Amino acid sequence: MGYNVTVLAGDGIGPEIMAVTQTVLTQVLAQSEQQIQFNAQLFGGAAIDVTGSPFPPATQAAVATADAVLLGSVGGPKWDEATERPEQGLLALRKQMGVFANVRPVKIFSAVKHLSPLREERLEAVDFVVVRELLGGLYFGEPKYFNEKEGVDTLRYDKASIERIVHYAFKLAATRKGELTSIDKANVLASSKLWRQTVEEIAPLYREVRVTHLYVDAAAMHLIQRPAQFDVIVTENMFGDILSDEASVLGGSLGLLPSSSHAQAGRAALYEPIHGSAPDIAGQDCANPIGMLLSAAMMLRQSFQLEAEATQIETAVETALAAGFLTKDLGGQTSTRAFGAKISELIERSGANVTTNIV
Ligand SMILES: NC(=O)C1=CN([C@@H]2O[C@H](COP(=O)(O)OP(=O)(O)OC[C@H]3O[C@@H](n4cnc5c(N)ncnc54)[C@H](O)[C@@H]3O)[C@@H](O)[C@H]2O)C=CC1
Ligand SMILES: CC(C)CC(=O)C(=O)O
Ligand SMILES: [Mg+2]
Repeated sequence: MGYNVTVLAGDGIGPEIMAVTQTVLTQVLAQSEQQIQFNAQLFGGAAIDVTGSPFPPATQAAVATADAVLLGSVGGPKWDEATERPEQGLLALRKQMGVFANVRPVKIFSAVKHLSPLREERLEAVDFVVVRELLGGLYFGEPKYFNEKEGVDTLRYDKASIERIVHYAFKLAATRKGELTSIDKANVLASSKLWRQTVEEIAPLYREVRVTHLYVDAAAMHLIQRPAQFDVIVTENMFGDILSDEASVLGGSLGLLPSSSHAQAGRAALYEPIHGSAPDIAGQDCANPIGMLLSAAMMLRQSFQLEAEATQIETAVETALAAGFLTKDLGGQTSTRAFGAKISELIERSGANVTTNIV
């Protein structure tokens, strides 16, 4: 038995960072005498190549019975003209799982903060979370088509979808510094007007949380100019996608950031790094596996309540960075596999220490 995790390695660097992460997960859980079962399934371009679909029925069935889903990344130039692209499979996966709340924590690792394009004093105390609505907006709206004359996307949000993500964000802010920033484009977009109005209606239910509204264009500037002043950001699907990639630059690399995506209580969650399949570096054993490793740590903590095991992975990542083990994106030469081996070595040692202390 044990924890049943559906593994979707996907495309590009996905399989490389997933391999490292599965080794580390197996090791951490073996140390604490827990069992984890990986159910690897075809997904994305890799699934198109074999079955013609990015999210084939066997993968759908495995996801439906999983305790949690761990995803690498999908997409790549090979499938850019496919009838159904790998990215469509990702949207279908999120929809099937009902994961409406994508949580993207942004923290700065002190060992690499000199790599940030920002001055170090601006990074002091940066610690915020982007809560991105994941099942609505332009990525899902119908009609959606393009032909020789026009391309059409539809930006639609119903009130219930806004309410559930806004409640999620308020609850999270109440457990943190109590600052919620809602980001929209209510000066232009109808869906944003409803968004802002809904936030205002819900705010009185959470008196301990202070709410600020920002337009998305200005927010893009404030994220760089005063990142330390954010606590929880709540925003719609596409704004959250763009702003979180922007925010990753604060810490030095897109490869560092993890995420978790949540449905209603009781349903399985999805864990994936925020980056894509990085075709430009795929197959070179140089991708940064940290976003993937930290996503796995989030899975241990949030889906399986394995706090100590999650912390073990997070601590090992910090220790490895501090010891100078840096992948290419961070200016170093450590390979993906060598970084994974270092994490395993550190976990082996920390496990031995725990045992010694108990004895
Ligand atoms: N969740 C997912 O599976 C996502 C998939 N994509 C797909 O990925 C493909 C590539 O998209 P891009 O726009 O290039 O975005 P990307 O996030 O894959 O890469 C952007 C840049 O960041 C670098 N990078 C990303 N992750 C890295 C890591 N772990 N270590 C080191 N460097 C890293 C890449 O080398 C590249 O220079 C596209 O097909 C896109 O649709 C994009 C975003 C999310
Ligand atoms: C590939 C897209 C469907 C989404 C995306 O970029 C993301 O979720 O970060
Ligand atoms: Mg993205």
